[in-house]
Amino acid sequence: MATRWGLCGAGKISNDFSVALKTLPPGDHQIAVVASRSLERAQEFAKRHGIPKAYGSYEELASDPDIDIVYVGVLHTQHWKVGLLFLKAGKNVLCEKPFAMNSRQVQDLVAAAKRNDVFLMEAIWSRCFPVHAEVRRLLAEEAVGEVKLVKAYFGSPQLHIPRSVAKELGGGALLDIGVYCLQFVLMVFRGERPLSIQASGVLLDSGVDESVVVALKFSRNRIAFCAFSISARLPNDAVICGTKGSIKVLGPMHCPTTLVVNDKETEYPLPEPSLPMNFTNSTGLRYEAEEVRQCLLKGLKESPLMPLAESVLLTEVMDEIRKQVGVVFSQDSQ
Ligand SMILES: NC(=O)C1=CN([C@@H]2O[C@H](COP(=O)(O)OP(=O)(O)OC[C@H]3O[C@@H](n4cnc5c(N)ncnc54)[C@H](OP(=O)(O)O)[C@@H]3O)[C@@H](O)[C@H]2O)C=CC1
Ligand SMILES: O=C1OC[C@@H](O)[C@H](O)[C@H]1O
Repeated sequence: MATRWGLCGAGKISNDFSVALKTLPPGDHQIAVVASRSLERAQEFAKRHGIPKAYGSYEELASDPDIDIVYVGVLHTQHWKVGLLFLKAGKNVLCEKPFAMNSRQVQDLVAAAKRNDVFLMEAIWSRCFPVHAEVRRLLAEEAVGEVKLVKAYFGSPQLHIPRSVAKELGGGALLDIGVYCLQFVLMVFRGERPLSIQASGVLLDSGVDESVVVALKFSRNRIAFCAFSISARLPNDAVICGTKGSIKVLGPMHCPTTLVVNDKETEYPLPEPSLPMNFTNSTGLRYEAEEVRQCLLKGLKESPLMPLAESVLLTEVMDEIRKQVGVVFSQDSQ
């Protein structure tokens, strides 16, 4: 029986998610419906992607009995509101990153999922990639000795994109792309809460972060360094440095296809898309979709690859970074 998806939002990432699912067996994944604030946009999206149903409201999606899980592909600023709508309607939810605008909103989502006994996952799609699975395997067997330092960079010049720069749209580097660097560090250090966080950043006139650097300390003298920017182009790679060698995830580290372990390079190619995509390596969204399917088939309420407790910690780390660099959203006082 195929996992039946409902898409919330008919925008860019929903397009890519739909195309990525077409690279999986149709007997395993079906997109049953797309919902948009605009019925016309939903209908156009449904026609383009061969989706049988289109709704002009999220509420209609929330009350649709024939879907197994909702994919939330709207702006960060909407994740909390629409996430609660679907969770309270008893729907399983895969919500795009960042989970929400701050840790209080994330805790609300987690509490609603537990209260309604439904599956919830933050769509940190990176963790479902074969490269990240191999990194976790190598770390488990201490392939590079004791890990002492981790570095992760993500720079993507996108000052021309309204949602990247407007505070009311949840703009800034941290929530949009810094989240990938920080999740990688937490993955390497197995979800351990950092002992200290030191951040420095520069802000746009809109009050959101343009570029940020962060140093994090962990137990046993382990440290991490992250840099992310929505103006500068960075190498976008991640390096794990141990006492006996190194593991390098080549850029784009958030959707990687190349791993270098002690100078030995291995490729993990992605399937080609059947329709144009908006973002790099988006057919890799298939991996998180399959992870969700497997979790649902096992009756799990969260994914072991991105546990809800780790999503809370990730957002708490981002809250602290925002506090240090001086980015405040309206959602922080609601
Ligand atoms: N995993 C990944 O690689 C990526 C993840 N993302 C994440 O996906 C989310 C959406 O990003 P993206 O697809 O680029 O965004 P889009 O600009 O394409 O907007 C997505 C949807 O959000 C809703 N929306 C857009 N603008 C507004 C607004 N001003 N007010 C209210 N709703 C609005 C619309 O939904 P509707 O159709 O209902 O009107 C729109 O279709 C973000 O949270 C982002 O972090 C984005 C890119 C890559
Ligand atoms: O998740 C993402 O990955 C690529 C970026 O360009 C995009 O803005 C971000 O949402």
